[in-house]
Amino acid sequence: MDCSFPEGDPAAVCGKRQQFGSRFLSDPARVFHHNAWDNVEWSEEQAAEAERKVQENSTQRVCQEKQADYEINANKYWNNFYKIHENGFFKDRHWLFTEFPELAPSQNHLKNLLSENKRSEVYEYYRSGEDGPDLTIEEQHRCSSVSLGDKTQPPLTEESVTQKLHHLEICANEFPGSSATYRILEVGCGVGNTVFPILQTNNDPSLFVYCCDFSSTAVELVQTNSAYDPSRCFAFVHDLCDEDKSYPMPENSLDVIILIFVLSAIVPDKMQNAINRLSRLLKPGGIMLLRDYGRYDMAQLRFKKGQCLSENFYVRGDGTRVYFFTQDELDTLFTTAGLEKVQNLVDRRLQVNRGKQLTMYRVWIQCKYRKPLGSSTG
Ligand SMILES: C[S@@+](CC[C@H](N)C(=O)[O-])C[C@H]1O[C@@H](n2cnc3c(N)ncnc32)[C@H](O)[C@@H]1O
Repeated sequence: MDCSFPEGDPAAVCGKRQQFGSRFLSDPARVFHHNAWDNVEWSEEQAAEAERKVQENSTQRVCQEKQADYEINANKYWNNFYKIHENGFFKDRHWLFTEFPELAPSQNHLKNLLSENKRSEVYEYYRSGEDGPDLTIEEQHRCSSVSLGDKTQPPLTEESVTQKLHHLEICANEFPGSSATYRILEVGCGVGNTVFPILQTNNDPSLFVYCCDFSSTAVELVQTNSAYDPSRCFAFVHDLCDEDKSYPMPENSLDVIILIFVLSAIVPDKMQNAINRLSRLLKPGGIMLLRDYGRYDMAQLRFKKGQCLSENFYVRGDGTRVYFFTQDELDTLFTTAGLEKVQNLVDRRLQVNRGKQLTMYRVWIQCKYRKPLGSSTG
């Protein structure tokens, strides 16, 4: 059946929910008829204007002293972010399973049950105040939307995990989740907006989910959430740029690693090593999934002079940082780490605030890279 669909609800045409990229704006007069349009073509003028804005906002760089502070204290800036935004409301993230069915392989039928309305909710973005942390509200929620549960346990710090691991000297049978047969690690998990939907959706008894973040505030919010179940999940503090700290699982042990808007938060010259280390944790045949900011996304164009750290890397008003990728850059990062491309797509969306009659051009990149079956490390 031909599922191409010009401007309507793909669910209505094909009888099931489609992955992103199926609602096209062919008649500009209809722009405010929906919350978002997929695969928006940029005109040459629009692309040139985006390039001009980036050149302009990159001319003045943050001084070296401040740059060092943002790097050394990066986790503290994120801790502050989570202290301020911890009580955001929950955003439905079931799009995860449509885009990344690898997160719930035995539950793939679920995607057919989801309504198109959910899809609109996910991508309804609004700008925060000018003096705020230059994240859109949805982006803030992405980082802060899980409500607090009972606070009973202190967070597992990187030190405590490392100490335990030192004693265990991770071996095949002795690590958290060692008896599971399907293991997922989310890196830069924030307050669990991806982890909890995975645990709720994927009921496979052999599933174990690890999640880490270098913000102890975020990890504490995960661990104290009422949905946190230590028999199925292990949340720990970990800096993915810290080469001296081990992960709490052996190499070649993970089926899936997921990075959602986290690689962009680290300094570009540390990205390759971080991906190399993660790649070693994957089983042969395991897959790395990423969704992150693309070059010339609205958020990049909105930065003002004086917020640029290096090419395409910026600091927000709250001290958190963000990089804007091209598809090629991500391809190089993953293939250099020994992974093979399964998917590398750019998601150009036009989001619409119908109430305020505003249009927002978003650019995200989605990647899936697999560890070749024949390869193993460790
Ligand atoms: C934009 S938020 C995304 C959070 C989460 N992935 C989500 O989608 O809700 C970026 C996250 O990356 C974390 N992060 C940034 N740099 C990190 C690093 N070097 N190691 C581990 N986590 C990091 C931040 O603390 C923050 O939680």
